[in-house]
Amino acid sequence: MCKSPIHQALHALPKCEHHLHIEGSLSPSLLFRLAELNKVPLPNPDIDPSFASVAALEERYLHFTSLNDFLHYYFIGMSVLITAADFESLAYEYFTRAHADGVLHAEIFFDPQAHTHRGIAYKTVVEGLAAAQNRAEKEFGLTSKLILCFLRHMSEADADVAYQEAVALGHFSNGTVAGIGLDSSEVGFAPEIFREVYASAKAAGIRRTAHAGEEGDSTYISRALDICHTERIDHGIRLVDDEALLKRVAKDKTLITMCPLSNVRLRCVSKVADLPVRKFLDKGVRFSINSDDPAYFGGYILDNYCAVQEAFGLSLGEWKGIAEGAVEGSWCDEERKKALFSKVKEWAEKHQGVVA
Ligand code: HPA
Ligand SMILES: [Zn+2]
Repeated sequence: MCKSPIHQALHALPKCEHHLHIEGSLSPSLLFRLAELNKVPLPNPDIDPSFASVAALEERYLHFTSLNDFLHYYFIGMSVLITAADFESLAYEYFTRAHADGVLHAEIFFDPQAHTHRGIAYKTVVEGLAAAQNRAEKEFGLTSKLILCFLRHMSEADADVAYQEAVALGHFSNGTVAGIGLDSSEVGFAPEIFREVYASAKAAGIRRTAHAGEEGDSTYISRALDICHTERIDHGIRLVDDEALLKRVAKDKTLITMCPLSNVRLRCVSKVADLPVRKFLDKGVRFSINSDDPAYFGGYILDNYCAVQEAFGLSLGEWKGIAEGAVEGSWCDEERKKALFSKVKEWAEKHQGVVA
């Protein structure tokens, strides 16, 4: 992959990443290292042989059967993260890799409830992530935002505890956390369960997104938009099943944050070519391409861009449009957006003629 001129151009394309779970960037090797360092017991390999070695775990990650099958490993994996330094190392590793893949701006999810419920303070998590964000901006010029995700398999009251903690620390008002999201098991956990916390966030001018239409049907998308008033939809691939909703999302320029390799690994589609990339382009749906949980799904953001190119053979103009849509749908300020737009323009001028 990534040998042809278009693939080289994709490497250089200025990227914004909007759908990245920082806990999903924990590689099996770092997982085992931190488990040893922090003396966190992993499952007994006699019971689950995936935990016999780094290689065995990597192998297991090739065979997820569903979102829930993946989440089982995802929650075990993050149990090795204990100190602020662990969260800093994790996020700094991600930013370093993202920078190498051409990411200029990243908006990353974190799951506070998954940490506070095992005795790790919310403040510890955010302290580590913020330290990595500062380093990435200083060293790479990579700007970033945090999105606090609620676990939908837990109650609304529990989500509210996490939300109120961030509010009490002034994390939304001082910009430490830019917005809220909703992740974990989708089917059976409707967006409207969280309507009140989303309403509070809306009233306070806090940005809002939610996973919807990944494994769940298109009504998860309409309910996230109508009841939780989300400004974005994460995954959103089931939008193709409701033509009227698709038209509305296109008209409203709602950003869909697609994750191609994730959708294949979690068997939401059988191959990248089955994703609605061509349909979204033709119908004017704004979308970005992202890595979701790169350590679990076999690829970082550039791998996802290349997989889309392999499957759809997009033109330079189409990639420019995708990159501009990604900037437009970002939650950074206008000045940063202006700088990102001009980087995309420079990229298109430089690669004109190199590729169609
Ligand atoms: O793809 C995902 N879907 C839902 N929850 C998640 N948590 C991490 N990744 C995901
Ligand atoms: Zn996700």
